[in-house]
Amino acid sequence: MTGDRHGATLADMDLSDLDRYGAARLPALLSPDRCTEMIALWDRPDLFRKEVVMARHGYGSGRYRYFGYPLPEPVAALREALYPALASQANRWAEMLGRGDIYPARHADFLKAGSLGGQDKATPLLLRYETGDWNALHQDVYGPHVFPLQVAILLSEPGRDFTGGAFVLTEQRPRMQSRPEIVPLGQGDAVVFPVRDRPVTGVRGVHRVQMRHGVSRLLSGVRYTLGIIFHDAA
Ligand SMILES: O=C(O)CCC(=O)C(=O)O
Ligand SMILES: [Fe+2]
Repeated sequence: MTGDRHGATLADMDLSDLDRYGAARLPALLSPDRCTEMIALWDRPDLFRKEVVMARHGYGSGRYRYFGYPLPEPVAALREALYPALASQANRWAEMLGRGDIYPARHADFLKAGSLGGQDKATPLLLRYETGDWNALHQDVYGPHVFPLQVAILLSEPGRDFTGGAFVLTEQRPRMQSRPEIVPLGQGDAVVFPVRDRPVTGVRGVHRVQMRHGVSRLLSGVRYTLGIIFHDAA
């Protein structure tokens, strides 16, 4: 995987912004060549189990395609490589919230637990937006078995391939107005963010804040993203 950070260096990725702001950027996770390769997968219908036309469901505008199992090798390798550091972070959060659910060190073990409850469909996906498209603020929950963190990787080059189309998060603070957060991404950059919520330490101890993510309207061009979700769908 020449030109990619994943492998040994993923062990020391800096996730500290997750606790501070609710999202952490992983700069240059994929090389431009690897991004081009990933974008090319869009035209391989054999690789996907389902396409969603977002406007049909009120999800915004644009399309996405869920990969089916077996995942393409680079997608499987990336998900596998990202998981251990994210599981450590997820366990720290679970501990802060005083919860017993401890995420296993190996992703395969996490998936196995979900498949016992009927969640066994692949969730990694490619998203494609054209001028005017956008992604409504949402949470990627596909059943009771949820891994609390997910990753999105921008495959297109902002400025050259598209304009607009910012990755947006909102944090719904209890009994207060929501806080917006924009994560500026370059081609190959990834963002790690909560699927549903995150713990925040306040004056009266730790509480949970709800998070949603989406994408602002594309002003021009075409924008592709690779989404890595760690739980399977029912
Ligand atoms: O296109 C994006 O940046 C967001 C994609 C998304 O919603 C996801 O990966 O779950
Ligand atoms: Fe999403």
